[in-house]
Amino acid sequence: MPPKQRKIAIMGFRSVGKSSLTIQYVEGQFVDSYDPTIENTFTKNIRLRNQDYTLQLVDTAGQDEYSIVPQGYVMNVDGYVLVYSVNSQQSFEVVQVIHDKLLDMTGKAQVPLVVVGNKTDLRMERVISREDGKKLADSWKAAFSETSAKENQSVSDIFNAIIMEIEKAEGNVPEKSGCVIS
Ligand SMILES: Nc1nc2c(ncn2[C@@H]2O[C@H](COP(=O)(O)OP(=O)(O)OP(=O)(O)O)[C@@H](O)[C@H]2O)c(=O)[nH]1
Repeated sequence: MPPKQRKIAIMGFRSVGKSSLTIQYVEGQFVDSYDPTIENTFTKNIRLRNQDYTLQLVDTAGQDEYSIVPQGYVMNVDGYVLVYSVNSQQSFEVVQVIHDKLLDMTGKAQVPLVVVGNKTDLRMERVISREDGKKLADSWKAAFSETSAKENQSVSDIFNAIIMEIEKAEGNVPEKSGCVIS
């Protein structure tokens, strides 16, 4: 079977680790310096459940409550990774704003989505509990994962999960088989 092409947008507030997660996944390294992203696209080929995929990962510029979601992130994007940082209440709120905008713009009740709480290694600085993140994802029927790009914790899980969420949305996976990471 030929590879399935999947375009995935990684979105969230500034500095939550969107680039770090993407680079950790694609290149297997963590860069400690902070360089704000305008937009970068990465490609990765993977095989999951006997199917080859070519992933196009769009690492987007950091958004805030007032940013306009570009139309290009709605057209031709198959699934979304919405990232917040477990040490930032504002980033958790921004994920909710982006989610609402995506539904508005797509006109859909649900889009393939993984909610990600990054920077779990910052244990002392945590302000968003795992339960709160999971509850939010559940309310959207989305997959959920907590990650650390720095420690390479659960990073590939998010990309496996979004692929399965997209398959589910296309009716290729029985609802019950469950793609939520817990
Ligand atoms: N401790 C810790 N720091 C992280 C983690 N992920 C990213 N960072 C740091 O957080 C800062 C921002 O990371 P980026 O990956 O550039 O964040 P971004 O969301 O792409 O930022 P924008 O492009 O501005 O939207 C950098 O200094 C990273 O090194 C993590 O899992 N743990």
